[in-house]
Amino acid sequence: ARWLWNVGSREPGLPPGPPTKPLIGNVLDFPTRAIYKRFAEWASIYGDIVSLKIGFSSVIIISSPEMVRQLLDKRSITTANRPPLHFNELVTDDHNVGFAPFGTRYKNMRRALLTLLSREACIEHLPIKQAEASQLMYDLLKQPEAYFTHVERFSVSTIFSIVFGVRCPRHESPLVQTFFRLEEEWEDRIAPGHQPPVDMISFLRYVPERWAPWKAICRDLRARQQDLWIGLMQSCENRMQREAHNGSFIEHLLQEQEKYGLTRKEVAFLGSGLIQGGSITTTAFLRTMICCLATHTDVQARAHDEIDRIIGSGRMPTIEDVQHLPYLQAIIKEVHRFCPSVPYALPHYSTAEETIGAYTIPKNSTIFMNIYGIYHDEDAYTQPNVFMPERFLKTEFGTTPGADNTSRRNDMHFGAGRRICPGMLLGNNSTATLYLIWGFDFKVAKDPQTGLEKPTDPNEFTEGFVISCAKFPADIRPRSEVHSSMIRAQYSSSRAFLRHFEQELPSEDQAFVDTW
Ligand code: HEM
Repeated sequence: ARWLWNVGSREPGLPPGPPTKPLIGNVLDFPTRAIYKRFAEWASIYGDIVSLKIGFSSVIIISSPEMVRQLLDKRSITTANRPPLHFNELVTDDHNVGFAPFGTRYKNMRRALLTLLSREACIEHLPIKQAEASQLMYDLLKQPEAYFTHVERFSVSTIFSIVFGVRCPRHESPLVQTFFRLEEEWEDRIAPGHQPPVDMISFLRYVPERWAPWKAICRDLRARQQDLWIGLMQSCENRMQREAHNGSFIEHLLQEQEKYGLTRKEVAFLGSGLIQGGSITTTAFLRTMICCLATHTDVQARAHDEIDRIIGSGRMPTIEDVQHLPYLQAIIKEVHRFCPSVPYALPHYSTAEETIGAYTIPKNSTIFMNIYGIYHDEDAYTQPNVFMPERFLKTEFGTTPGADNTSRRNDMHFGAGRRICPGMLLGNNSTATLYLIWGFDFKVAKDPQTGLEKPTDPNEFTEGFVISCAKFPADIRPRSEVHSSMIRAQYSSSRAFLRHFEQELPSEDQAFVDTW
């Protein structure tokens, strides 16, 4: 009875945290919505390292750059694992790189990723980003009210072109729709609180299928995921056979498969990991940026001023312009700080006991990096809930003068340690940001009855692993007739390049590009 009573309570040496209950520990405290906000609240009460007990296991939440350095960077070998995720095993045979255990398969996949996402490789893919951003501008010109889906199409199409060499010219493209359907079902399996807690109550994995409906759901999802990713890989193989390469990651991987020690299935699923990692995050960034610009017209006016001085309206911007636009760079940093797209990263998992100051972090602890909390710490940032790019012009990290910046980085939104986002360079959104601000005025739409802007709060964020500012009624217009005609001309001149990625386009998408 005494042993049972102690299950769920905090062992000596664990960092502080909310009071526990016998047996269940902090299970009931763990939020299922706006998790990052609760993490930030706990950090303000208990400090920059907090622990929770979930039954037998410990969860550690770290909320300062120094803790991130200590636990995820300096001890990166023992904190590079991911928590056990039975559904990753059931659906992908642990082939999803973002959730894969830190073993040989993962290490081979990661090695391939780092080569494919190197600085040089990312420069090679700039023309795809530019051409897709040209369509994004053109889409916004033609159908500004659908901005929310246009940015999503842009992000998905860019990454599909880079990874599998196939593009998606419209949001209704069968590929976009299939991908999002599968993503939704996958998130339903893995989001906290959505699935039966198989990883906490391990005997559940042995329950026969007739009493475990999730097993049939996972089997079906697994078959459809394989169809999609292996089918896309086969398109690359067919292209290679026809000698019609278009430079995609997967073509490269298939050629170098042996060097990386990857099976065909691993190659296909590596592609899926890149699409998942690279599409939703970019969409979230752009949606947040548009909302912040529309609700902060002073920021937008200053950005337009800078762009007009350096670029003007006589030519299209180029990526080389970015280095001469410090305010634009500050906007990009502030968007990441204001609403980090992956607010608590992906959980890490410790494979050995570690000591941090007076605290002991047990082996097999789940570790969350509280990115949102770090970026919204009132001791470091003046008015952290206000969108204020100027802060990055005043100090390197945008922090209040005198704040402790010893271990701070401007790229904490990409995570830390050995699992840090491998797409950091590719996920640099300066091309699309520059094009959009150069070409458009973003405003909140007015209510035709009252003539006043419809209520929009940039601090209202969407829910999920990946977050952004919520959808708002936008009024998006080209900045002038000159800008409009340049956008049209730019889209029409990028069509020849985009065709390289339209070799397998279904007929309905082909009809769209012919008439759009
Ligand atoms: C705004 C852009 C992006 C943000 C904010 C972002 C953020 C993150 C974060 C926070 C993680 C978890 C890191 C950790 O566990 O410590 C992550 C992982 C990952 N990201 Fe990104 N990401 C972005 C773009 C991309 C792009 C463009 C790609 C692919 C081309 C990508 C691929 C991945 C992959 C594969 C992982 C899993 C890494 C692993 O477990 O080893 N991400 N990302």
